[in-house]
Amino acid sequence: MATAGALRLGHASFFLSGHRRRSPPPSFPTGRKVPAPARASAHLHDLFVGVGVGLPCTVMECGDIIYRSTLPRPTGLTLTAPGVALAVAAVSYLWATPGVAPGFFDMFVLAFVERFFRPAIHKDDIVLGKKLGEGAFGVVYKVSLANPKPSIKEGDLVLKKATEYGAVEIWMNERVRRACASSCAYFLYGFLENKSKGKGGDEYWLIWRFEGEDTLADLIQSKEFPYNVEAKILGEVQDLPKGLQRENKIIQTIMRQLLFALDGLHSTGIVHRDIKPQNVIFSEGGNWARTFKIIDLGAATDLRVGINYIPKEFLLDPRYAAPEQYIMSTQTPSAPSAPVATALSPVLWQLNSPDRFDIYSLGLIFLQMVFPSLRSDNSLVQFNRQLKRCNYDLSAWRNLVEPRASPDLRKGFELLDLDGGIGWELLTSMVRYKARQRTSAKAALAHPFFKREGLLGLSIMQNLRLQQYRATQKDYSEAANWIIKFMAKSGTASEGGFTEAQLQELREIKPKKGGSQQRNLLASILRVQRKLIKTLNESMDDLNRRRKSIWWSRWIPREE
Ligand SMILES: Nc1ncnc2c1ncn2[C@@H]1O[C@H](COP(=O)(O)OP(=O)(O)OP(=O)(O)O)[C@@H](O)[C@H]1O
Repeated sequence: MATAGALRLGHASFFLSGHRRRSPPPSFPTGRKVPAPARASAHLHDLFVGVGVGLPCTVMECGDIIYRSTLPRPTGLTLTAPGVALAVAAVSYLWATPGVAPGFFDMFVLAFVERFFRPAIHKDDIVLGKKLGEGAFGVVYKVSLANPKPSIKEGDLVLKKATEYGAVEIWMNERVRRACASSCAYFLYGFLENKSKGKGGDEYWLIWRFEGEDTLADLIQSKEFPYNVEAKILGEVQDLPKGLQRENKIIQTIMRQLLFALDGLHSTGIVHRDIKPQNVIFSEGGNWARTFKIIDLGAATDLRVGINYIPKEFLLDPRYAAPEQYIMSTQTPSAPSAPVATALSPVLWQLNSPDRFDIYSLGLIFLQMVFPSLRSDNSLVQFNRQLKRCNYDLSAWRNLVEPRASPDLRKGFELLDLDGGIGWELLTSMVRYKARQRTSAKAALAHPFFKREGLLGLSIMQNLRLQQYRATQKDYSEAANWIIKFMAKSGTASEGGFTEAQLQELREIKPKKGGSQQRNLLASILRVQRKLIKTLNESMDDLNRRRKSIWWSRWIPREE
């Protein structure tokens, strides 16, 4: 007992020692000299209290504890306005897309736990069926399990034997399954099959649930499109005569499903980079899951940790690729190491808007759904050339082709012009030259194109939402450029401001003594901005110089 008590006292003394000088024993008030006999008795007292610990109280400073009731009460956590602001800013940063905090949780908790519980599939479990496709980097088969496993829902499966990028694809699929399973085909398992020497390199085996027979590419090539999709996605054939309204509703539903799937991927920091009708599959699975899903994550990049940042750029499908080709600025050419990429990911995401690459591709799919004459490869390639000549301005393209449009093309424009042209507005906000000016998947989902109630045009609320949408879609970097240009243009002796040459000088030099306040302020801002970008780029380059291993592929199970 004595020991426990003394230990407790000892522990408390550690915390309270900060108050020692301010709070002497009450019998010896502050300022008064303590007489020698009293000091001796105090020592004796300390020694008595210290019994059981082995050290006298002169060492333990037990006096503090004994008289702790006289100390000011600890106030605990004190809330201050700057403290709260800092905490809010930190939390917002950690949760901003692509999500540093959820990323840590996913990687160190969810992924870890999942590894123990996911049902393993072995090579011998698989019975090969018909070949579904063969790309440059793998072969895809419909397969089944030799012995059904209770943990795996019955039904056909899909197996991809991937030679290259298989590891990346396993990583992406596992991330997607944990973060937004409904966006993509359901991934079951992936492993590395170590082939014996002489039989070629390693092969990654990836297994998904078989979602269905039809890709969007198959469906839009049919003359019946979009009616061939109607019953699949709406559950029944609409009670409407064939025509624009009915087609519009079907296309709206497909677009909503695809935007929803993309929003899921983007919210977790994954950019697909190969969105095209061939990589969209209609999932027949169950009544609740009859929806379009995304497949083929081999070219995807995980910007939370910087995986697959550049490798497949050269493989992007030119028919659907956005004009920027690179999803990240070429000033940040390759991904930093995982911890740095994770820490910087919200900044890089905001600076580069990498998700808008997929939005452009989806915009082209939207175009193909609306204009039957753009559904063939050749016509799409030709459209891309025309659009490039129009500086990627869809309105300019429309002005170019509309006067001599075929009935097919005219019908497409009519469909987009329904309800005050909200379809056209959504399309033009997706297909734009500058990534930053394109809408995000989330913003597009809130577009009134998807919220029509009946066919009587927009309600007041929908109109308000449209105004709000337009306001949020403005590219405010343009405003900043405008101010700088304005300052440059107004730089005459009579009007003040800066000339272009002066601005250039400000970008390069430091604020100087005797310079005008306006000049020095701007020079400082530009300097901070320069420093920030330089530090960011340098830290990345520095980390990249060290050879990066594909650390994350270590967790992929091996089948010898
Ligand atoms: N989960 C799935 N359910 C049903 N079919 C699928 C599934 N995954 C893939 N497929 C079919 O397999 C085909 C090839 O798949 P995928 O695009 O992933 O392979 P790939 O080797 O990357 O092909 P490519 O290089 O041509 O893009 C798809 O077009 C689709 O028909």
